[in-house]
Amino acid sequence: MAASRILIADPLSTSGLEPLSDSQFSVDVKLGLSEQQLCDIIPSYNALVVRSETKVTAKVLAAAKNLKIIGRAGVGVDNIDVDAATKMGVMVVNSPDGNVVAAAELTLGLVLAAARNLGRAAAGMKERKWERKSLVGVQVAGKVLGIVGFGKVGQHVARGAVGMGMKVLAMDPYASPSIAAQLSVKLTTLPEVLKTADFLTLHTPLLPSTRNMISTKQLANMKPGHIIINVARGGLIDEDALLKSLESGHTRSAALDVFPQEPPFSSASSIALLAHKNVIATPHLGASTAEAQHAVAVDVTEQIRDVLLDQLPRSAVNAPPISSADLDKITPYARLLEAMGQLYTAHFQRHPATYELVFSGAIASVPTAPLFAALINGLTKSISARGTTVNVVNAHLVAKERGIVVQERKVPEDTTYSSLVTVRGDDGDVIQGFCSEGVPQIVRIGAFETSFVPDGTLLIARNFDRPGMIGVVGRILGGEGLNIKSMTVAARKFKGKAGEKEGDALMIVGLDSGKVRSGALKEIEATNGMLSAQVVRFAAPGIGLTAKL
Ligand SMILES: NC(=O)C1=CN([C@@H]2O[C@H](COP(=O)(O)OP(=O)(O)OC[C@H]3O[C@@H](n4cnc5c(N)ncnc54)[C@H](O)[C@@H]3O)[C@@H](O)[C@H]2O)C=CC1
Ligand SMILES: O=C(O)C(=O)COP(=O)(O)O
Repeated sequence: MAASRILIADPLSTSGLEPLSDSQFSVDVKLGLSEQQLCDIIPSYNALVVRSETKVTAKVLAAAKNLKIIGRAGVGVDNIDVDAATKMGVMVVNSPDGNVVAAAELTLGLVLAAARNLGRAAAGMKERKWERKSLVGVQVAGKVLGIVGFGKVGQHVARGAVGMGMKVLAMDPYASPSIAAQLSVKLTTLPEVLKTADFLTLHTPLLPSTRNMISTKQLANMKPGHIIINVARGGLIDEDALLKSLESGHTRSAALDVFPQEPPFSSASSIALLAHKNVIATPHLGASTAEAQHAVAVDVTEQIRDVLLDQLPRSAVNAPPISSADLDKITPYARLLEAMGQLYTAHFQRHPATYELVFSGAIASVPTAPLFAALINGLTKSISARGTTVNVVNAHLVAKERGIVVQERKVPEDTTYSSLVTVRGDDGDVIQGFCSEGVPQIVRIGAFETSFVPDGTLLIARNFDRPGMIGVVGRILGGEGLNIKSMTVAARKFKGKAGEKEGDALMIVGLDSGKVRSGALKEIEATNGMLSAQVVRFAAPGIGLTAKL
């Protein structure tokens, strides 16, 4: 099998590449690519690793025909068009924890640097200036630190600030009050934070709702002489408003690690801010420690390895989180659900308005999003355009586009089987199955109770229950040079229209290899007493992650 190709487009710690050292991966490092250069080379790659420099735009994604995963070796994914990736079924993973301490430590460093004019002091010393009088600073102990965005970085900053004797207020609509209480942090509103803070530090992601969240009005509502620190994202602060506030002396000083455009040297407002004597700036160094860079690189390369090997990653931005223990239980069921979807479409030859998907017994207690994705993949396999990927990332979008409505129900207390999955159309058509020792089994198709493994190539034929039918099918397949490796027959009796006793049977024929020609299938269908016949080929799917149709 050809090695999976991985492109590393931003500087990554080499020690963190170890998870991709296996010969089934081929890694290229190409830094500083323009959007067009990336578009030109991306079609041959299966995985892309970036930090904050490379912009993964919709144009890049449209060119990325073979891409399965983008790894962001860090936290913020605002440089990736995650919506476009989701539509294409490209998974986006990041490293939510790897650089938290590094970003918080830089923040605390900048709190002190801004309070004590360290930027100017250090630069002056290089020019042999002994400035003591003009560089008198302010103490941080006893002052109020306002934190906007009380997530992982914000919380770690709070720990350090409390340790330095600061009082900490935080604003975050999603923050946990118990964590805040444990850290001696008062959670409050943004107006209260602005009114009370001597130091304000931002730690939210850049979102439409947070862009320019600190502008003229917010600055005006702050205490005179306040200090602002931003180690999150440049776009959170309106740079022109901050410059005016610095020029008036209302803002005492600002410490900035991030800018709306990076590097900021072609942006007039950033250049003006950088030139202000009370601004101390660093070139987006929040995550730049040896420890953080090793951690984020390992975090994403491990996830890339897993996804390329058809496993779920641990921190996908656009897919549900699944623990590895659940993953072990889910994987065979994903194969089952994909097969049930394929069988449904092939055998019943119609799509109902609504499907009911019922998880009974033990399987009801694991996260079922990958199983839903596998079902949609199976249902749409024969009708999707080639090249469409259906996986856990985009299954809901694909289902919506195709008008497939699935109502999921979990019945953990049902123990007819230790686990049982039922797919039932609103027109009554039903397929049921379960997994035994990791092997999927189909136990019902329509009215037939059966038992077979959906694997390889299967002929599924329904016929009147008459002598000789198996022989006819065997003869036609034999004439095609096709070897039968398994056969299951389920029969039933029912009352015909005239009240007479009739019977039909479902024949599941496993074929060794080879393709059933459409001519041969037609001959089987045309056999007297045959009601329907279909051939279904089951790939060995993974967990609904990477299926290319
Ligand atoms: N300068 C650098 O090198 C680094 C920058 N960062 C940036 O720091 C930021 C925070 O990172 P983490 O703490 O790890 O993320 P996180 O996801 O743990 O925390 C972000 C917090 O912001 C909160 N939030 C979202 N919208 C908000 C709003 N409108 N008002 C108040 N709070 C809001 C969320 O509820 C969440 O608790 C991200 O933008 C990240 O990209 C992170 C690491 C390094
Ligand atoms: O992790 C983040 O969000 C960061 O901002 C770090 O960015 P970087 O990987 O250093 O370009």
